[in-house]
Amino acid sequence: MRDVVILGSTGSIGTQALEIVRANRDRFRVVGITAGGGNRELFDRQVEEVTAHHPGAFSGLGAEASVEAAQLTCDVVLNGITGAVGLRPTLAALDAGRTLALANKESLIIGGPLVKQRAQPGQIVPVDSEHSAIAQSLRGGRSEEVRRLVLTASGGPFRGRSLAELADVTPEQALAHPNFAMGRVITTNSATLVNKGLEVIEAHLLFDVPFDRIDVVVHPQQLIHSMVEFVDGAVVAQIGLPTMLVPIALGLAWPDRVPDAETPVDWTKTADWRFEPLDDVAFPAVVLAREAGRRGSTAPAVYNAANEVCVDAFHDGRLLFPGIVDVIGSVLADHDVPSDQQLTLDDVLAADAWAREAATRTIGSMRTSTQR
Ligand SMILES: NC(=O)C1=CN([C@@H]2O[C@H](COP(=O)(O)OP(=O)(O)OC[C@H]3O[C@@H](n4cnc5c(N)ncnc54)[C@H](OP(=O)(O)O)[C@@H]3O)[C@@H](O)[C@H]2O)C=CC1
Ligand SMILES: CC(=O)[C@@H](O)[C@H](O)COP(=O)(O)O
Ligand SMILES: [Mn+2]
Repeated sequence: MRDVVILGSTGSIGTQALEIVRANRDRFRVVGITAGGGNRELFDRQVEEVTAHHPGAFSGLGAEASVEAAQLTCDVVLNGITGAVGLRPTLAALDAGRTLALANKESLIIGGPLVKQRAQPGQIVPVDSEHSAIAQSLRGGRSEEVRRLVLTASGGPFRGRSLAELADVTPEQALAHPNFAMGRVITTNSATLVNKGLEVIEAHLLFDVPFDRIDVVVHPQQLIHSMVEFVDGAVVAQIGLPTMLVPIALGLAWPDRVPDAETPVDWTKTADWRFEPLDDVAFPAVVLAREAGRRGSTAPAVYNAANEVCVDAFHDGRLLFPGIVDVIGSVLADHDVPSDQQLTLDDVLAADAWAREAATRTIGSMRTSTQR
């Protein structure tokens, strides 16, 4: 039996984690849940269910409650919070010595060395589907045998469009992900390819592979979740239906697999799997993320914070879709990163706050932003 804490229990990741627990009560017991308070009705129902199975279970709303929950005595903390607000709960779970099943990629990306220094080998289990796929493909291998990591990308709902054709796309269109039902921020990030940019930085931090050996290939079906190319030319890929059930179940049970977590691909059916290169002109977010990742220090926190502000502005009708990555680029260009900085939590939080202000100012000064 594994005792599990779920941060962000009302979200896409959190509700799927609870589904996995429901189907495997002999394996998992929930000892704590937290959420943001945006969906009180669902959270109250979850609290009722969780306490019915474990009367002492912790529940709470907001970042402070999540920091507290991350330190509960348990086997694994699943961080399914969205955004930079997940950083302190991530650090709290690591400092408390808990295994961290990490969906909240933002905390690793913005914390960078801060998070890595605090994590023991194997303490972070990636839940992001691409990184779970890479972790699975690497099992049993040696790091010196790895030549490249290949992240797959759906290409989002606007795959194939030119930059000019992206100018007037709507939030509703941006939220129509081709394969996954996810929260608003990550779904918008999939449409801009910011999600893939963040994932390149995430892969660099998780697997210690340099940026020039991390590739991205567009694979619209998302049946291959990512791949590892080895020095002899062999490529190992993880394949499965495009759902999060396997990555979440593995995150909760690692290193064990949960039987029947998902239906396997049906190999008796005819299918075409497509692969395309990224279009860096229409979707410059990955190139920009590589730059931020290479600059390191606070640059990834600035990339992420500017993006979070832009996503809200796009959904509020204050920013056009291509403006999201334009603003991230302009805020990053104005950010001074001391080269040999010993990164502290205060540095990251200050850079995050600075980038939010800078992005808000930039959006306010863009005349085109109000023209939709
Ligand atoms: N969904 C997916 O398939 C995938 C998601 N991820 C990553 O997982 C994370 C979660 O994504 P997703 O589940 O889609 O997002 P959702 O928006 O669906 O859920 C976010 C969760 O975080 C909670 N939350 C928000 N603010 C706070 C806060 N201040 N304190 C505590 N909890 C808070 C929300 O609570 P409430 O809404 O009740 O306020 C909700 O439970 C993201 O980092 C995303 O990038 C990665 C791969 C796949
Ligand atoms: C399920 C998952 O891990 C998401 O990050 C998903 O991969 C989004 O896919 P794209 O960003 O490639 O559209
Ligand atoms: Mn992903």
